[in-house]
Amino acid sequence: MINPVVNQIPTAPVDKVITPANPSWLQLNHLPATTNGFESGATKLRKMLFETNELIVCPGVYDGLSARTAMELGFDALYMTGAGTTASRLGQPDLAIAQLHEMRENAEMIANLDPFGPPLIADMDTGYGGPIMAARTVEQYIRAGVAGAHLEDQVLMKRCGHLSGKKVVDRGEYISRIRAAHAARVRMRSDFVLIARTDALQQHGYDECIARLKLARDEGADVGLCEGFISKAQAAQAVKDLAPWPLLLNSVENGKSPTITVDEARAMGFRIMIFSFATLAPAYLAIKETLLRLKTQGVVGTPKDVTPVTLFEVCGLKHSMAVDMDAGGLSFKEGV
Ligand SMILES: C[C@](O)(C(=O)O)[C@H](CC(=O)O)C(=O)O
Repeated sequence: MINPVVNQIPTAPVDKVITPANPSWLQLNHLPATTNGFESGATKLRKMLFETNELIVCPGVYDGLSARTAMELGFDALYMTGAGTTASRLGQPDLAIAQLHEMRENAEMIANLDPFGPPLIADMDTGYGGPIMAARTVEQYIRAGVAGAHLEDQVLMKRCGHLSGKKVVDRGEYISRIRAAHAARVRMRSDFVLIARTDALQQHGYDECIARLKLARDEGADVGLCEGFISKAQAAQAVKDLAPWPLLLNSVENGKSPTITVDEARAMGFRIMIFSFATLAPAYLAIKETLLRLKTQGVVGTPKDVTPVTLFEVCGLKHSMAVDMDAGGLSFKEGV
C-alpha cells in the first residue's frame, strides 16, 4: 500500500528560526535565505500532484532556449528529455550514451533558469547502474533542483522506448533500483517525485507491466509510467488498473503508440503528460529548412521581427538588466 506520510505529503523541512545576536548584520549578510515565498521545484510538483486533480502538461525541452520558450508560454511544468539531451549535447541517438554527468548538468541548467519558474521533471533512464547509482542519481538530481524523474527497468544498454528490440531486467533488479531511489529521496528529506517507468510491454506484455508498477508503487514510487501503449484502450485501462495511483503518459508522435491528445489523456485520468519530442522535432525541421535556404539562396531569411534582442529577451535579458541596474551597475545606461 502507498504510505501517505512518506509519499504524498510534502516533506521539506520547515524553516528554522534563528535568533541572531546581532540581527541586522546577520540578516543582511549571513542568515540562510528564508524560504518564505520560495518553494523548491520538487515541492511545487508534489503539491500539483497531490493537492490538485489537474493534468500536468510538460513539453519536452532539451536545452536552454527550448526551455525558455516553454517558460515564455507559461507552461506549468517542463520535461527534460534524455533523447533530446543526447541529440543536442552529444549529437548521438538515444542509446544509453548520455550518462549521469551529462544528464545532471543539462537538468541543473534548465531547472535553475528561473528559481521561481516551473518545476522540471527529468529523464533518469536506468539510473546509470545498480542501486548505488540509482541512489546517487536521485541525490544529484535533488541537489541540482530537479523536481522529479523517471527511472526504468530497461537493461543498462537501453534504447529509446519507442524503438523495437528493447530488453528489461528482471523484477528483482528493477525493484532494487526503485527501492534505492526512494531511500535516497527519503534520506534527503526532499519532495522529489519518483516516477517508476516500465518498458516491459514489448517483451512481456501488459500484465507484467501492471505487476511491475504495483511493486514499484509499494516500494514508494510516487507515479507510474508504462512506456509504449499500443492502443488508447490499453492506456485508459492502465489508469483504471492502478487507480488511485497517479500515472504519467509519454506522448511520442510517430512512435509506437497512437497519438493521444491532452483532452483525451485528461478524460482517461492521467495526471502528468510529457511530450518528449515537442521541441526537438520542430527544431530539427526549422534548422534544416533554414540551412537549405542558406545553401540554395545564400540567405538565412530570418523574419524581420526576430532580432538578436528578441532572442536574448526570451533568455531573460530584461531580468539581467534589472539585476544590474538595481545594484547600481552602469552597463545598461545607454540600453542595449
Ligand atoms: C521519454 C524518453 O525517455 C525521452 O528521452 O524523452 C524517450 C523518448 C523517445 O526517445 O521516444 C523514450 O520514450 O524512451
